[in-house]
Amino acid sequence: MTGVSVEKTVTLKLLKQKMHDFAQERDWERFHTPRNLLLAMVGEVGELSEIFQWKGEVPRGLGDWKEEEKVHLGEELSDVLLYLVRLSDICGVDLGQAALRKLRLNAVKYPANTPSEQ
Ligand SMILES: Nc1ccn([C@H]2C[C@H](O)[C@@H](COP(=O)(O)OP(=O)(O)OP(=O)(O)O)O2)c(=O)n1
Repeated sequence: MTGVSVEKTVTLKLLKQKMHDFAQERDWERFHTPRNLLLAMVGEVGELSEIFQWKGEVPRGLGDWKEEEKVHLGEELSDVLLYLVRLSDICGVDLGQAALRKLRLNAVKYPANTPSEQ
């Protein structure tokens, strides 16, 4: 079921299953091709960027944002995540394992005891 029920624990596996079900229930699997999903995700990244556009730097935690602005931000972040999860699934990539592997590679490339270049 892909409805609005509140899940106690949210995992990549759960999101993957819900996106699969969402597409299947609407016969939209034929639209969920790798290229279409990539373009849809980039479009959502654009919508996410619009939220921050022209604001200048914003404080961590967004303390001075209205609640509705934070809700909107959550929606656009979710759209990006959901398309990313679906794209990974359609491409046969285990996103969770790939991300853990990348974190390990990052740690080797940027050891914690060396000064950051940032
Ligand atoms: N073919 C589609 C269309 C939508 N979605 C899902 C994934 C996204 O989470 C959300 C995107 O829906 P919209 O394209 O309606 O985009 P927005 O929700 O951002 O609406 P709008 O662009 O009007 O702000 O719906 C999907 O899986 N497959």
